[in-house]
Amino acid sequence: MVRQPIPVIIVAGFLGSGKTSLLNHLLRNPQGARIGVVVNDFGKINIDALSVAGQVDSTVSLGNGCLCCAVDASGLDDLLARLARPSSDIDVIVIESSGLADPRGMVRLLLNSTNPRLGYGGLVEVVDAAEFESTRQRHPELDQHLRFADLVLLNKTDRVDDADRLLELVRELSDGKPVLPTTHGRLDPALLFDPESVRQRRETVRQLSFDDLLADSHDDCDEHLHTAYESVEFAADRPVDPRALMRFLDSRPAGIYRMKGQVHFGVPGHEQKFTLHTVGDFLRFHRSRWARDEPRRTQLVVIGSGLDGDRVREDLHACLGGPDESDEHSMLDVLKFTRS
Ligand SMILES: Nc1nc2c(ncn2[C@@H]2O[C@H](COP(=O)(O)OP(=O)(O)OP(=O)(O)O)[C@@H](O)[C@H]2O)c(=O)[nH]1
Repeated sequence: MVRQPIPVIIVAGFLGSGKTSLLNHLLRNPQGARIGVVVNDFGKINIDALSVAGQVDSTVSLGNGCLCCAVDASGLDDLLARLARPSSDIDVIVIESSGLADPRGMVRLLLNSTNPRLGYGGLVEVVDAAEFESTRQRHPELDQHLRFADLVLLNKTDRVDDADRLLELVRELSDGKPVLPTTHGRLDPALLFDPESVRQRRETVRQLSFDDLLADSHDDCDEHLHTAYESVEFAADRPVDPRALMRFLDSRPAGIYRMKGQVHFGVPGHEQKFTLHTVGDFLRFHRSRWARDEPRRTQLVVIGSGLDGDRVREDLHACLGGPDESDEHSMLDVLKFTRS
């Protein structure tokens, strides 16, 4: 089976906004995934029994199968390459970008990476609800950071009385990006990576591990988290018109954070399965063979916050019908975003 690239997620946000809290939350709730966390400074991460502080370019194995690395920016490229080696057996990598840095440099580094084992997993911007308005006045570039992000977390909502108003404001500034209210960075990990595919890949029968017990003992990943975002499913047997789908993907409805699934275009010469993966504006198809008995059909999951589910389904439905037969180049735009 072809291994999908390891998603690399960048967590950015102003000083003290809650980035480390989010990382600690993910490490406590890895959902069976081995997470590689890259930070500038170990001292910030709650490495349960270990007390390692301020090391650079070193790695610590955590009890739950996760790995934690401290690195300075210049070593990032090498470190990611090391983490992506099959022997490290990592499912997802999360990088905490330093509070003052412009995260676009890191995004560029990832998008330009030629390492086929690494994939772009999204830029998550953490915003401190209590400090947002005063920080914004001192650092107007914060507004821009919101627009670059793929997902915005309005964190520390427990510290404000007007969370709804702030949510509205941040949504407006974020230009259609999904914005989720959180406390202590408690985000459902399923929004960042796909626990189901990790599980399928890892094993079928497993004894209860320390990780399971730990996850059970924390109530911070329970069902109420799932109410914070929606997912819309779409399935169809008729082939999809590639140009129509690309138009949809070019101007995705507001609130979409991720899309994943398989697409059946059925265009002569391109009958293979196209697996779609989007995070924010990032878009990629992987082409592979259909299994012998696998039905040729399109199945997509669209995930986000503030989505209009009916509209998403209608828009996708409008993409069905196959391409115009006189259009020889109907797959051109899809192929630009395809890796075999
Ligand atoms: N009340 C409240 N406190 C929070 C919340 N999230 C984080 N904190 C606290 O805010 C402080 C800063 O949180 P961190 O997670 O360390 O923030 P950070 O963005 O990693 O900070 P830097 O790395 O210094 O930029 C800590 O004392 C957290 O416990 C929240 O949702 N509510």
